[in-house]
Amino acid sequence: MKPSAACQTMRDRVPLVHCITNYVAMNIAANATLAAGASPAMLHAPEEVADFTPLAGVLTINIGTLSPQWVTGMLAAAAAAKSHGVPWVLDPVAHFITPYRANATQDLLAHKPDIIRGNASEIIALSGQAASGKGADSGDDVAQAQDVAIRMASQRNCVVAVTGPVDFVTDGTRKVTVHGGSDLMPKVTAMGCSLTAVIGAYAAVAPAFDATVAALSHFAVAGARAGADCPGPGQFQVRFLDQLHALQPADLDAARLTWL
Ligand SMILES: Nc1ncnc2c1ncn2[C@@H]1O[C@H](COP(=O)(O)OP(=O)(O)OP(=O)(O)O)[C@@H](O)[C@H]1O
Ligand SMILES: Cc1ncsc1CCO
Ligand SMILES: [Mg+2]
Repeated sequence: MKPSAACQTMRDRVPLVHCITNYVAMNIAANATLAAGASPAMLHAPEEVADFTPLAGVLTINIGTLSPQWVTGMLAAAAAAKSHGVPWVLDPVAHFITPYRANATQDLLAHKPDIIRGNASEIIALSGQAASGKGADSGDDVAQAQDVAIRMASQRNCVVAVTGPVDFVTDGTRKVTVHGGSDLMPKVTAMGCSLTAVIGAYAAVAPAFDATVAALSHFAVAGARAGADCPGPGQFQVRFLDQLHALQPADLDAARLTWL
């Protein structure tokens, strides 16, 4: 499915996206998901997630600000997604910086996410290799993570997206880079977390690989437009939301994709 068709379908259906994300991103990612064209719901209580996830079109889990209650909720939601055929997306924010995060990530991976999205350091570290990320920020190049991503996608039978100045998406067989965006994007917090929620919005209506490429294209085109003549991160955040919303489905095909 072409990115434009995925976008049209997503906007026609306005899928319900169950997001479990971090305190930093909760508002930002909800607004990005709404602007892109879907309907986010941010809930994480262990007491209710298993009842809610099956009602959603997709589940996204981001481990940015963990605590035991949240981990319990995440695991219950991932299990519910799996048993009800709801696709789910994992964003393993800085999973390698403490043993607590690393263990939570391994427990989540056991529930077999359909899509894993991270920056280069996060994807490299998932394979057990040393990564030079600083907290939530990447210290590695996307190109260095490509081989790891391809192997991971094959072994885990999922789609892996590595994001940065140029993004890379693979399902182990297909490989594509997505160009675009703005160098102001890493200067605004939770852009990656927001992207994970928007990948979810697309994955509710399209196959995982096509959905991921479409969501990355949506961010690449909206980011480039928002970044043009933009004075700084503050204006960028507002302009980016407007561009996520203003962009028309056919505009997504303007993202430069390079098939490898
Ligand atoms: N230098 C850059 N130029 C263009 N686009 C960029 C650049 N850096 C990041 N992006 C874009 O920003 C978005 C978020 O990707 P990034 O890899 O920065 O996520 P992240 O590190 O997980 O972010 P966070 O954890 O802060 O939410 C993606 O759409 C990516 O393409
Ligand atoms: C800054 C930050 N710290 C934990 S989560 C988060 C949002 C970006 O990943
Ligand atoms: Mg991140």
